[in-house]
Amino acid sequence: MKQQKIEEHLSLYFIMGSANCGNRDPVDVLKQAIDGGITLFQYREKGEAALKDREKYRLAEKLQRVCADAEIPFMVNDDVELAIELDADGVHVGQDDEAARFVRRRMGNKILGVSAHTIDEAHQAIHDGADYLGIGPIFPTASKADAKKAQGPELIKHFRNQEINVPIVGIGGITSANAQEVIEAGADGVSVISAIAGAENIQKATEELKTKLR
Ligand SMILES: Nc1nc(C(F)(F)F)ncc1COP(=O)(O)OP(=O)(O)O
Ligand SMILES: [Mg+2]
Repeated sequence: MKQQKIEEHLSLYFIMGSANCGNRDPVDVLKQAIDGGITLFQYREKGEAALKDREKYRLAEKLQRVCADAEIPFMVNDDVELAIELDADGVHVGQDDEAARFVRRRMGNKILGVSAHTIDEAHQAIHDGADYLGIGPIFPTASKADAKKAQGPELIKHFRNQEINVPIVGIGGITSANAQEVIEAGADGVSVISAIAGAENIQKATEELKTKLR
């Protein structure tokens, strides 16, 4: 059942784009994160130096192939056209992106993730066919310039107390030091960018995060 699989895949959700890799090749960063045990990947190409058009497509294709070889679902952030062109496993959209109900129509039965900051946004996303919700920022983050104020793990507890029972992944400033709190608050998994992409030893950092999630 897709719903069940998604819950499984959400446990350690790595999100990355070229801007998060410093002078390292994003393909190598992804391979090391996969070797470290990530369960889901999202290609998120953001920032003033973000790749565009052919360059973006070519990197996305390479990252998709790395995920396919490792049987890790490949998600695309924001760019529904790219996701469809690549036949990606799914797409993640936020409140300022294309409306989830249209994305669901265009993506068919692919995985659809939606960011939600309020209970109303969560209900709307579920109504629009979201398979999982990205809830955050839980802790302060340096990976998203326009992030809202960090709400702490209490935000996830609040969603669960309000009977939001779909798969939830926490996002925002999550590291191996605080990941357990996010799971204890009721999230099915954690998503990270710099805790993995910014680590000295990517595979080790990923393995360490993974052990904290057991
Ligand atoms: N990219 C994301 N992925 C997740 C996931 F659930 F996958 F962890 N949750 C939240 C976001 C944030 O999405 P959005 O609000 O559109 O901002 P941006 O497009 O800058 O990422
Ligand atoms: Mg977005």
